[in-house]
Amino acid sequence: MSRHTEWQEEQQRVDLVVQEVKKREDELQGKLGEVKADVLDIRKKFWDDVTVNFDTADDAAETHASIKQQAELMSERERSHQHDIKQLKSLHKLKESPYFGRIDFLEEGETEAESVYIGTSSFVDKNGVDFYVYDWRAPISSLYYDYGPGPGTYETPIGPISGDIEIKKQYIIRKGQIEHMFNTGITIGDEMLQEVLGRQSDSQMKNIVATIQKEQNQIIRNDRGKLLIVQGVAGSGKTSAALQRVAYLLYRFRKTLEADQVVLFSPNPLFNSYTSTVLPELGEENMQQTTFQSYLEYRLGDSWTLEDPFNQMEYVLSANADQEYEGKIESIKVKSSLEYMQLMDRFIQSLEKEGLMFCDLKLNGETLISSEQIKSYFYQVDQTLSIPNRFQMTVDFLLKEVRGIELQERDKEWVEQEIELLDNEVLLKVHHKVEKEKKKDSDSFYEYEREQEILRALVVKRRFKKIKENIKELRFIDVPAIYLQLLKKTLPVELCHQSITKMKQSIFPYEDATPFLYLKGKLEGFQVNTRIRHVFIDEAQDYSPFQFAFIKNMFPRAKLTVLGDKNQSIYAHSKISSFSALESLYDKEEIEKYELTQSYRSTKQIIDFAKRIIHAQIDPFNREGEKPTCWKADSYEHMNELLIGRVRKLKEKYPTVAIICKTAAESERLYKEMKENLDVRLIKKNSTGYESAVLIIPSYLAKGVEFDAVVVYNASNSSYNKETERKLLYTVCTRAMHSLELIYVKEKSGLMSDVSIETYHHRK
Ligand SMILES: Nc1ncnc2c1ncn2[C@@H]1O[C@H](COP(=O)(O)OP(=O)(O)OP(=O)(O)O)[C@@H](O)[C@H]1O
Repeated sequence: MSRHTEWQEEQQRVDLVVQEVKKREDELQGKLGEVKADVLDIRKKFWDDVTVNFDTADDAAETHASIKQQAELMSERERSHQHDIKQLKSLHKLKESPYFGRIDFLEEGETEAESVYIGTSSFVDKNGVDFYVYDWRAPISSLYYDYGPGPGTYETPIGPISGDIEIKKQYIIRKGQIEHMFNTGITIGDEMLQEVLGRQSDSQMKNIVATIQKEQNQIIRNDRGKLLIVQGVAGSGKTSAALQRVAYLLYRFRKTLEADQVVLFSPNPLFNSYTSTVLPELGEENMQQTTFQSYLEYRLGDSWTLEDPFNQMEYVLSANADQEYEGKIESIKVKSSLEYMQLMDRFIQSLEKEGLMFCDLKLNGETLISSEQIKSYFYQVDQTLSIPNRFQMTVDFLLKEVRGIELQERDKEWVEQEIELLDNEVLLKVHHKVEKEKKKDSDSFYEYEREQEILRALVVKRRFKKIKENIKELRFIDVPAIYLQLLKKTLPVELCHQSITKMKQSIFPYEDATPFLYLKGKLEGFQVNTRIRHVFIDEAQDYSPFQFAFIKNMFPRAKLTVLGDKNQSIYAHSKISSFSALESLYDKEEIEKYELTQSYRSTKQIIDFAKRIIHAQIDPFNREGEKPTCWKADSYEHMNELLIGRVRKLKEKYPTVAIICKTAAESERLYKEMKENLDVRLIKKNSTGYESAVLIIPSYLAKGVEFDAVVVYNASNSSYNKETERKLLYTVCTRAMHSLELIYVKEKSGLMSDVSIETYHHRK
């Protein structure tokens, strides 16, 4: 068949599908109007169709049933309305671009191949038999991602199906017109990828369903195991795989899994907004997305200020190697390890016999029950019971004691004074109550005394409410004091004095927050979340073993998907291999591991340069660009002049240019100096978005995101000189998609000494 005829035939099919989609859209639009009217009607007439009668218990039960039935009817209609809206949105998308791929598959035992067209959602004929389009997540669609023409097998719930792929094609369809069409092999078209990756960056991440690569597809569709670990080089599509995997799981388990049962821990708010459009674009609701820091803050509650990891990072990157600095780094490392968790476990075990600390229970500044009394009760409870169980028994004991004291308090003078201050409304209510009682039993009490009795009880009860709440919420346990005790007993003084000083000011050092919550959970019982079924951790190399173990504990029913790059670990505990520690928390057969070595983000030239900083094996995708450029300046002022010139040039070509500084302090300084000369935006730790512009951004906030052009500012030896900063330098260089430049004063960072001169241009 000539190319022209083939093209015509394919376009005819697109036209046919688009026509059918339009018809379906019209039908649905009509139905939507009816359902909406229905819902409004039910709302309006809700009470007309309900019989309300509370005269007898039977009547009340009937009324209740009738209201329930009406409410169910309404929510069923509303659900159906939401479903139709969702479907309509999918149809809108299909109308523009109904599919992106096709395979002709001859199943074993059949005589004729089926043409399977693959798009972002399924589109079936009215009888539900013939698929115009298959959802990219349907079992048969995996053939498209896993095989080139030739034999192929796909998994179905009833077992594997094998056959032969006769044709594999890709399309780029826009506004219902085929713009490109290629026959392709196993790699989903170099041509198509070239097209997609060559595009300019966007402040919102895009889905990759049309060009998912085989190794990424394995990650997306893997539903075995409890722990899935992906180690992938910079730009290898880890975040992309994670997001398409969420979409896949929501489709595959649509009867049992909802979007809010999936949590993604991401590195910062900027990243959250960068990735927030991918799932809606695929017709799915967003999962819950948070940062580990927000999660810790939520768990710690309002009485503490959590030092944020960015401040910690800022300190680590800016401080000089004095004694304080060494102590802090060592303390972070120690508290990150699983060994520390084991040490804590031993300490907690010792608390079964002695060492727990409690707070006095006080009222009006006076001690009602002293910490010593609580302690002696706790330690005389059966020691074979667990600590949380013994606390529950202590709660019962304390509540009983407090009730006794409450009775005695009623005769105290302060109660009388407080009665005087009560609102008239309260007094009146009590008065009416007593009147009512009097009617029933007229001789049995004096009215005034009865009123006083009730008021006294009321006032005391109000005062004791908080104490009882505190008891029930276990606030009589002095967990911060126990934690400080733990630090003092387990660490040398130089490793714990900074934490002790800060905690006394109600500030939680970041490295202490997880161990503290672990201790609290072990003592009081963990408030685990059993609703969550999937936890995703992106940029997982930044998590400590301790944090992993904590997350595993908090989400006991969840499967964990962990994605990271050991070469991008920039935090102080990074020497410890978090992934192997994480693996030690699971049985071998529960773990699935993948490695991605192909990088898609940056041009070949950028990867050839960046990989030499960390001496790693990375396979760049074959997309050509300019070699990176290293600019040498004679002075700080000269560097800034150079920067202005370079950024103006880059801006002519690229919508988004990022100037990446090492720290937030440097970014701020530079921003002040630049804003008169350049139209720049400063990205801070709380920034949640950016438009295409020139951005100034600190290194650690650029994690996970990408820009058309990157200028690494002050890549001088005076700035990036510690061995621990090698990975940071690599990370910032790999944020660039099309262009990378580095500017330094006098001497460039020694961390680049192994980067061969052939891989970059040197300019002054
Ligand atoms: N199969 C693919 N098809 C098209 N684009 C892809 C594919 N895989 C990755 N990309 C693109 O490559 C870039 C990097 O992807 P992503 O951010 O997911 O990588 P990453 O491994 O999380 O990177 P990093 O660790 O450096 O943050 C993105 O622009 C993404 O759209």
